[in-house]
Amino acid sequence: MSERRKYIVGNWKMNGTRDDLGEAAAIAEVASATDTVDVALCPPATLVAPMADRLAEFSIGGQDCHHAEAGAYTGSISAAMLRDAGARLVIVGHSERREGCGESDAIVRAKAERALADGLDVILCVGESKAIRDAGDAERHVTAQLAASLPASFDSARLAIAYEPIWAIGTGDVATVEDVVAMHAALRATLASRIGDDAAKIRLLYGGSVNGANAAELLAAANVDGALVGGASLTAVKFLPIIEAAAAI
Ligand SMILES: O=C(CO)COP(=O)(O)O
Repeated sequence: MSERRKYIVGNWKMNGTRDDLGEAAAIAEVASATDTVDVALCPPATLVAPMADRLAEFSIGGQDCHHAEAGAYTGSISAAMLRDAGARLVIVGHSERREGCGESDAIVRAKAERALADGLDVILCVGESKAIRDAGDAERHVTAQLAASLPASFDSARLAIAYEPIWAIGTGDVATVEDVVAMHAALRATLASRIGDDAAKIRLLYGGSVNGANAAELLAAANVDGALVGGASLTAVKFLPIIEAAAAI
């Protein structure tokens, strides 16, 4: 049995207003009763403080932060601000930011380093496009992305990696268990080449169309230590079966 606790994280993306705090409360209640699984929610930045105020024991994260400590960056949010609002973690390098906002590996790495320095745990996302997978280049691409995005130094207990194939995000087209296992093994090997035995401590999450029906099979697979869930994390009814699947393993 792995020493890595399962980690189930919801990414609400650009969804949610204060009317949805009740959903978060219902999720947090089940999470607090599930002592074998770590659960977190990453709401939009506007909800971090109200959620953290209402759910003091629950783990809340940001979806992105700026790589600078502070300054003239209109519209951006710093890691320290997220922490001040009550966040304990932050997602960096999501493909919707790499692709949609032009974030390079170097920027993602700088964000991860800033977040760790300012007291936030980090979920670092990597993943390939459909064209790269179809070209047979997925493992090379994703492991290179990881190597170039990893912070220069880090505490392995404070970093998780999320493998999110872009073509599986929001499409219902979940990756096969075989493909996820192969990619996670490659990611683990990349981590080991950087940090040696400590690589075994880092949790590797899968993301991309995870739901209550497919979670159990994915979460039971080798090196799949959790899930980063988008659409199915927006309501307690959809998210709780994923937490329960993790708890049942
Ligand atoms: O991008 C994701 C989580 O960060 C996955 O989104 P979906 O679960 O909606 O496919």
